[in-house]
Parts: sequence; C-alpha cells; structure tokens
Amino acid sequence: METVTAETSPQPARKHTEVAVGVLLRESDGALLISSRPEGKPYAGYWEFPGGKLEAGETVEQALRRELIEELGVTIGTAHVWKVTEHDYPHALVRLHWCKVTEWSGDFEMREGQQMAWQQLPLTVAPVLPGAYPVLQWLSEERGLPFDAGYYEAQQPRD
Ligand SMILES: Nc1nc2c([nH]c(=O)n2[C@@H]2O[C@H](COP(=O)(O)OP(=O)(O)OP(=O)(O)O)[C@@H](O)[C@H]2O)c(=O)[nH]1
Repeated sequence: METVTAETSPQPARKHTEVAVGVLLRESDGALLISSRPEGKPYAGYWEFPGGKLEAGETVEQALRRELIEELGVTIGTAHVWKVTEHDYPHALVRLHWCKVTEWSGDFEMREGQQMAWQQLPLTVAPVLPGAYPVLQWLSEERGLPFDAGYYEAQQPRD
C-alpha cells in the first residue's frame, strides 16, 4: 500500500479571505492614515491601513464603511476599489481590495484601543504589515518618491 505523507498528499486550495482596506488621504498635505493592529489579533501592534474582512453579502465599499465606523468612528464618502493585491500569511491567504478615500465625516476615535498616525512617505512607524508594501510602493511612485522594501523589512521583528 502506498504511504501518503504530508509532503505528497494533495493540499486543498486555500480559500481567500476578502478584505476591504482604506487609504485615507488628508487633503491639506496628502498625509496617509495608518493605524496599529489591536491586541488579540494576529500581528497585534503592526501598522496597517484601516479596514477589515468582508461579511456575507457585503460589497467592498459597504465593508469598508462599516469597518471604519467600528474602528475609527468616521463615516466615509464614496469609495472605489483602486488596486487588488493578495498576500499569503501563515494565518490566512488574504485578498486586499484597496480604496482611496478622500471624504469622511466625524471625529476620529480609537474604538479598539489602537493608535493612529498621519504619515508621509516613507512611513516612520514600524513594523508595517508586509501585505501593505505594494500599496506603499504605488503611492510612492505616484509621488515621484523612491520605494525601498528593504527599509520596511529591516524593521520587522526577528524570531
Ligand atoms: N486592515 C488591513 N488588513 C491588512 C493590511 N495588510 C494586510 O495584509 N492585511 C491583512 O488582512 C486581514 C484583515 O483582517 P482583520 O483581522 O484586520 O479584519 P477584521 O477587523 O475584520 O478582523 P476580525 O473580524 O477577525 O476581528 C489580516 O489577515 C491582515 O493581516 C492592511 O494594510 N490593512
């Protein structure tokens, strides 16, 4: 009888987790809103763009609007998907739907005990979630700024 080992047995395809992410841009100076991941989540303390997973039946825009109310207390205006990326983490295979957001109302409140920062590029907060690097690269290119993934990699915690 053939022995099937963990290495040779077929792996079921991993299902994508769909995530809506907002790139909030401040009109006065083009700063980006970055927030830290709350305690209790994978990658707690890492900096990311605010957002979260789509719930059943939601569009990306609906999920993003809900998440930003839940996390930050602000209600966004219209949001359209700008880019879509994928990232394979040990805890999940995520598909990130990135939306630029220039209009919102309400005062920022850190409803999950996280921190937020308005930042120019390159970011000075660390560490940053690796799944956000492609967007940092595109935003840098739009602004005619260099992008160096090594700068962000060097700030990742080591085992
Ligand atoms: N919000 C956000 N998530 C990101 C970014 N980059 C990135 O790889 N992700 C990944 O996308 C997933 C988002 O899930 P989440 O845990 O923040 O979502 P959520 O708030 O709905 O979580 P929960 O319902 O499990 O509490 C995580 O696996 C996270 O690692 C980013 O810039 N922003």
